[in-house]
Amino acid sequence: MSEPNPVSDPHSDPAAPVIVANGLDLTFQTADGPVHALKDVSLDIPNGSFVSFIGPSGCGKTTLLRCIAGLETPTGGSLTVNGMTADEARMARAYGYVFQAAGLYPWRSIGGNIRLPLEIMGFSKAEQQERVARVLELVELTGFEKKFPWQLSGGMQQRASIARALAFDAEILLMDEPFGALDEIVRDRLNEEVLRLWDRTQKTICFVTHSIPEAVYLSTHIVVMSPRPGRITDVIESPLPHHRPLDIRDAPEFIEIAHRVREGLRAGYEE
Ligand SMILES: Nc1ncnc2c1ncn2[C@@H]1O[C@H](COP(=O)(O)OP(=O)(O)OP(=O)(O)O)[C@@H](O)[C@H]1O
Repeated sequence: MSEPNPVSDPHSDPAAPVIVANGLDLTFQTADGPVHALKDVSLDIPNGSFVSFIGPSGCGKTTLLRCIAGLETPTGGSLTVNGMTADEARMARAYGYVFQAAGLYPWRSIGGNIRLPLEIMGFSKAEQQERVARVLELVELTGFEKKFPWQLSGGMQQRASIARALAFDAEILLMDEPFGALDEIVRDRLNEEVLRLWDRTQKTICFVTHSIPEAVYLSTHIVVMSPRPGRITDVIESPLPHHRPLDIRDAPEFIEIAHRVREGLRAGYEE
């Protein structure tokens, strides 16, 4: 029932999961009555893994990410992030959060947007500058620091938003369908970039998506969720190598995992 779904990663110490959920439940009280969003969600996410959450619209993926971020309070179960409560982890800035829309302030330059959390956290001017340069390089936007968001394409804005989330060097990156609004070619390129970024930074990434190929291409582990109330129907550990060219999507192992994800999604509907 609430046995944790072990998500172990050969590249990390499985004894030290960075996010641990046990029997998480969340019911929203709304004017139209209670909305049961999450049901008995148990999961161990080890350090350094890339975990995708996939499931039908409204199944609670964003809600689960927001629970991990300490932005929603579960109505049942327990959750720790870096050994702290999610609320403590939020206060300790244990994670960077990338939203569906880039959400950059239009009146601030790209550098200004990335600097904002650093200013709030009280970093020195020199440290701010060093960090802005480093994260711009990580997302391949060097040279765009003085541009304004409207001068960048949608894909570049989303990269700037990832840079902002990376600027304070939190160990965890929470990404809520960051590329959903982009065309397929741009999305492919950003998927490759995110994988490279993950490889270079060794961060733990939790990534929400609707796309089966995106989940399979990016992840070390794919968490399949059922329609609302969101439950976990399967956790798939990927046998794909760490380094993945885009054409790996034609490989039989890739197609096999995609098939298993599809089956998991179907099972969620039938239960
Ligand atoms: N603050 C809230 N108050 C009331 N109901 C909410 C709230 N936030 C989410 N919900 C409801 O909880 C359910 C899960 O929503 P959530 O946004 O987590 O789903 P999702 O899987 O991320 O959906 P999508 O893939 O469409 O983004 C939905 O029925 C939604 O309407």
